[in-house]
Amino acid sequence: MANALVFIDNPGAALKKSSLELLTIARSLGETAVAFTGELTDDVAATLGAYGATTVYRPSVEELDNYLVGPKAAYLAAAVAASGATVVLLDNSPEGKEIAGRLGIKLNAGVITDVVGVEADGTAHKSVLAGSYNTTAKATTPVTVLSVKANNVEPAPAGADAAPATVTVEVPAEGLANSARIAARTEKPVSGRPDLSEARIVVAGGRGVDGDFGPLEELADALGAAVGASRAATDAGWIGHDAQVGQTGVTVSPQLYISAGISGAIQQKAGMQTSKVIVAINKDAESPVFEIADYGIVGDLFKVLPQATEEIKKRKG
Ligand SMILES: Cc1cc2nc3c(=O)[nH]c(=O)nc-3n(C[C@H](O)[C@H](O)[C@H](O)COP(=O)(O)OP(=O)(O)OC[C@H]3O[C@@H](n4cnc5c(N)ncnc54)[C@H](O)[C@@H]3O)c2cc1C
Repeated sequence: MANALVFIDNPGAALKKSSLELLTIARSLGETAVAFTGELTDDVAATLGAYGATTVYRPSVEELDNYLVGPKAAYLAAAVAASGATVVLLDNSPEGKEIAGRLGIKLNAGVITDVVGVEADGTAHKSVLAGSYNTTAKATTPVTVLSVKANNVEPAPAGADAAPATVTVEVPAEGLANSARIAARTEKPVSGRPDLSEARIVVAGGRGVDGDFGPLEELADALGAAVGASRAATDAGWIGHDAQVGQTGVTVSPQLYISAGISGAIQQKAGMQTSKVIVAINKDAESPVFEIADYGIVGDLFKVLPQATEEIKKRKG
């Protein structure tokens, strides 16, 4: 019987770093199983084994990943029953959180979102009020559902290489009834930069970039970082909406968040305040962004960022 069940939704050819983090947390809770959707390649199965998964549950319905959240929650509920798991771990993405909520209703389970740490007994540390506070929470229900923010643990393999057993789980027919399906997908052009929600370093720009993300992109590439933005910048059409960080955008929790030309509104803070180190560059010394910054630079981003990029390139040789 598994203690922890990790939901991994159609990872493609390789597992995402956030999935490896969930597996690392799951192992600290006890025996680990995975509820998987999509094609399970040999490489992915081997990685799941290397990270300590003993069993991989797969849905009876092909292409479950082509459905939206409802059928996935139904499948996950069936996988919890099959595995006997007491803790379910999901990504803290909007989809992950919605599945977590639906699963909580199905299982009458306590759901804790925005988790930034999990103790061995399932106690969760959760960031609340737009990331202003970290609280401790523990569900009192037999099953606990946790959606966990990325970049809060270092992924570590288990040091085992046993291949996990695979078990097919029947997806309840009612879970698929009247469910919308994804009819087509268009691949996003590859930027060569890390995924925003998973990146260890994020360089984000706001209205202050005045339409020119060039200096931010150069710094991001020197650091191997992702590029994010405030809503003012995405609404202006200077960068895609998928780059928006904040309450109505992506939640990030990188080791380093560099904020340039962003004033630090509460809705922006909601998406980045759990970053480990925040560096703010703003030409207004009174800008509220400096209240949450670990390091602040009062200056023009068009002067500061190129200097930083040049210095980093010099040091990297
Ligand atoms: C329901 C709702 C949801 C929202 N969701 C989000 C969200 O998810 N994410 C989000 O970001 N916002 C969100 N917003 C909008 C939010 O309230 C702010 O309006 C927005 O974050 C402001 O973006 P900004 O900091 O880039 O712009 P501004 O507040 O205009 O700040 C621009 C900053 O750039 C500085 N600056 C200008 N030129 C330079 C320069 N050359 N060098 C250095 N600094 C410079 C200025 O001093 C200023 O501080 C939401 C709002 C609402 C009502």
